[in-house]
Amino acid sequence: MTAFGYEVSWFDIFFLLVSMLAVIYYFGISTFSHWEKKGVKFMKPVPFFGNTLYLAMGSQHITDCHQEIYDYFADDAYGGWFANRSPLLMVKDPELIQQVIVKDFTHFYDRGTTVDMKLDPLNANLLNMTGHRWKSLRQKLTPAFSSGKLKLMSPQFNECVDDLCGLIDEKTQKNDLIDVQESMAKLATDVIGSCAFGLQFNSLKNPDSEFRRMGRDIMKTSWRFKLRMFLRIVSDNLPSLLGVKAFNKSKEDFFINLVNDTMKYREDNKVERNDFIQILMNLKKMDEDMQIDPKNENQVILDEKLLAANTFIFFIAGFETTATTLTFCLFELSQNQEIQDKLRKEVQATVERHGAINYESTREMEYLDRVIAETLRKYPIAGSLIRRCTKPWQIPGSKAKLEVGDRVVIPAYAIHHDPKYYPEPEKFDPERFTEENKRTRPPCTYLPFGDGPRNCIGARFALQELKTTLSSILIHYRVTLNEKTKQTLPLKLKPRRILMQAEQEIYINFTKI
Ligand code: HEM
Repeated sequence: MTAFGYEVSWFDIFFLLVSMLAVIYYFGISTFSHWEKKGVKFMKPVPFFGNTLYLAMGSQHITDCHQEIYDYFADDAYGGWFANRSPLLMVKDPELIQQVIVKDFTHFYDRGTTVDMKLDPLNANLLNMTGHRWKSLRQKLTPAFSSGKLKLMSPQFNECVDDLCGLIDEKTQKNDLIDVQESMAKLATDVIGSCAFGLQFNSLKNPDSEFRRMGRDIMKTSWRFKLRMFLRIVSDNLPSLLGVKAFNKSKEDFFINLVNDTMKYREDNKVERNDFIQILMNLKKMDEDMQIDPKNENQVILDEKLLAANTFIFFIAGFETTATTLTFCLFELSQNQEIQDKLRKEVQATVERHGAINYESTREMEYLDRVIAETLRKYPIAGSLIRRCTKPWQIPGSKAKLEVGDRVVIPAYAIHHDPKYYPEPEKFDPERFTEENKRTRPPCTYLPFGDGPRNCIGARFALQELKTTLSSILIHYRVTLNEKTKQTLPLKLKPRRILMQAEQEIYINFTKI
């Protein structure tokens, strides 16, 4: 037989095929000597998929995958494993965790997310930013979350929660089922709309709200998300090399235009509001006045694109996180009526003293703090934390050294469910968070918002939203689990999602008090 003018035999074809398969196979295992070379105990990987085969196939949630790895290294302080072909170190020991995320933070500045900020300008946000540019941006954005700013936002929270109660009343009167995840997502979308954009997104009042639709579309497991996951099996950088964007152009334009139009309206009409966009606009103005050298790599200049990207991250990081936490909390309260009664009594007594639910009154609700802490212990919706080594780091007590680029995973969910720190981990018990009980646990065993300089910047905002919403709901309604959801228990996690969320719909009955 001839091919390209050459005489080829069946043996030549066979040899070529075997060689190609050998090269592909070698590529699939080429990174697997990483931990062995460093003398770090590691989990045996399978070619291409490493230790994340079920995750790649979409049959497992990332949290369950990390739990399996945590259990595999039962008696170890840390262990090596592979997400597809990428080597990662799981750090389990609380002291070591504290070292990575707090004490030796200068060795672990970055999160190590593989995003291409040129391809996806909305990804040029605080969550993904690296090195000194992250530090400069974090310093600029931190004042936006001060307690003073939160206090001023209190009426905005209350307005949205009133709309939520309106929606609950309407649905209850019509005997409609109330899907809490969806209702809380609407609430959280409106809160972010009001507090970040200064706009009324109206998701609670308008079933066809464009913003709720946008939020739902962005968080949905799209074909784009699946394709990027698939390409990552070959290489983390392949989606970017092939130009497969994280967000489609229409969603990107929607957000960039929304931010630009809002800013333009305010500048033209000399309108000032108490929200994140205003704070970012003021920072942008300060940057322009200071005339920072654009070539200075240690500084980040807030321009229109960066401003849109960071308002976008407040939207993304701010609505599903709080909505899902509220859903899990209401689910637990509906299953634990005694805890619900005790909490309601505290809310009623505090509101009687203060005359309203606001920043000051919710600060006094200690039992509410404990209920929220226990919800975030049992359901730390981000699941795990991640850090990228930015300066070589000797693993304490070992000869192994992490090099720049090595990534570390801290399995918050598995730690929160380890009976060593939380006996009977599946039990919902707010008493774990009395001051006395908190002191019995080592540091870094409670990480729903992360820890150290790179922790969640929105934690106080989120907690205020959770407190306002829960206290308002409990003062007006008793919550019980609807039969339809009872039949689907126990709760399962939706696979192919970054954040934790229940796979089944959670329907709650709200009975007026
Ligand atoms: C219950 C609600 C929330 C939870 C459980 C949560 C959890 C987290 C976690 C675990 C991290 C990573 C921390 C680390 O790596 O140490 C994080 C980072 C972040 N969160 Fe949240 N979050 C919540 C709400 C919010 C809200 C409301 C906002 C903004 C309005 C927000 C904005 C961010 C940002 C911008 C980062 C990146 C911070 C940085 O890299 O400097 N989060 N969040």
